[in-house]
Amino acid sequence: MTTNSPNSTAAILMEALPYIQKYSGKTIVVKYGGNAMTDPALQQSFARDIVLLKQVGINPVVIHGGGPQIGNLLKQIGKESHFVDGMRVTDAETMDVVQMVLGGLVNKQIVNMINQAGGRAIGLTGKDGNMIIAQKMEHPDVDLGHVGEVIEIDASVVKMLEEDRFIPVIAPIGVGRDGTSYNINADIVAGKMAEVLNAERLLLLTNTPGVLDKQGVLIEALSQADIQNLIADGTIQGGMLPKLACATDAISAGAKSASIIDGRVPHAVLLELLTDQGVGTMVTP
Ligand SMILES: Nc1ncnc2c1ncn2[C@@H]1O[C@H](COP(=O)(O)OP(=O)(O)O)[C@@H](O)[C@H]1O
Ligand SMILES: CC(=O)N[C@@H](CCC(=O)OP(=O)(O)O)C(=O)O
Repeated sequence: MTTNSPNSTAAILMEALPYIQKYSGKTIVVKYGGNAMTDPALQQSFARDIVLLKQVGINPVVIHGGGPQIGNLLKQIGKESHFVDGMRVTDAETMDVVQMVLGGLVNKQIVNMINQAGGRAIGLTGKDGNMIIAQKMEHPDVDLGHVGEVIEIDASVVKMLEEDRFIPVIAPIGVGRDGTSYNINADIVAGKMAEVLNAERLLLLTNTPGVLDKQGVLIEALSQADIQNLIADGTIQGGMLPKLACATDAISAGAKSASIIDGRVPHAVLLELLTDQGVGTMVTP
């Protein structure tokens, strides 16, 4: 990409000034999905975008996934992944792998990428500082094992870091009041974190252009009522379910919007946040 291309950082910045003023000092929660982080060049452009936001006075908080990366390691040890309603059924051995992959490998890869791009990232899981308190997620038909749902988030450590020029990078692992480890879908953690931090925007980066209709055409804007209909008629399934559940919850809790955006587009975060050009689906009340 040259500096003259329409999506270059310089070109985006020209259009960005009013948005920079609008979001200055505000928190933006960015969920970086495991499917969106497979290409090294895109990883670099993501890291640069996050650093640039921080440099212009906006506070990004990164919540990351890593579903495909967990699946790969499970496969290597001969375990099949099994999902129910977008949640990975998590037995004790799978929970260990989830902690290794999310809390270790993926978290530190993202921290390293952001730091290489000139930022100061700090990687945490929800266990650090008792940040994400969780309980077992019950399902009417299946025992989901260590799959957790969020009871409470104590975001004091995140606030402390963002006030001190750091970029928090959080793996979606929670802890029960009795010390049990929980595997929580990263979209759900991002939604709750956006609520607790009173974030100005919630961006969910994934590997589709956004929410697609039955013909595969991008739906640019979705209301709460549209979502219920699209779930009922089977248009929205699998990994898209927790994204829309979290978008809906964040909006019910007062967020103005939540956006599901195409992480395969270079500089997707800057384009969505700092230009008039949307790169996905915006969910509104
Ligand atoms: N209506 C829909 N529009 C777009 N994607 C959908 C839809 N319904 C289900 N999906 C699926 O949701 C996936 C995104 O969720 P997921 O795989 O969990 O991504 P991530 O790792 O980014 O969280 C898409 O790749 C697609 O297979
Ligand atoms: C309970 C549950 O499903 N947890 C997820 C956590 C990672 C995640 O959410 O990763 P993506 O955002 O890349 O899908 C999992 O085990 O895959």
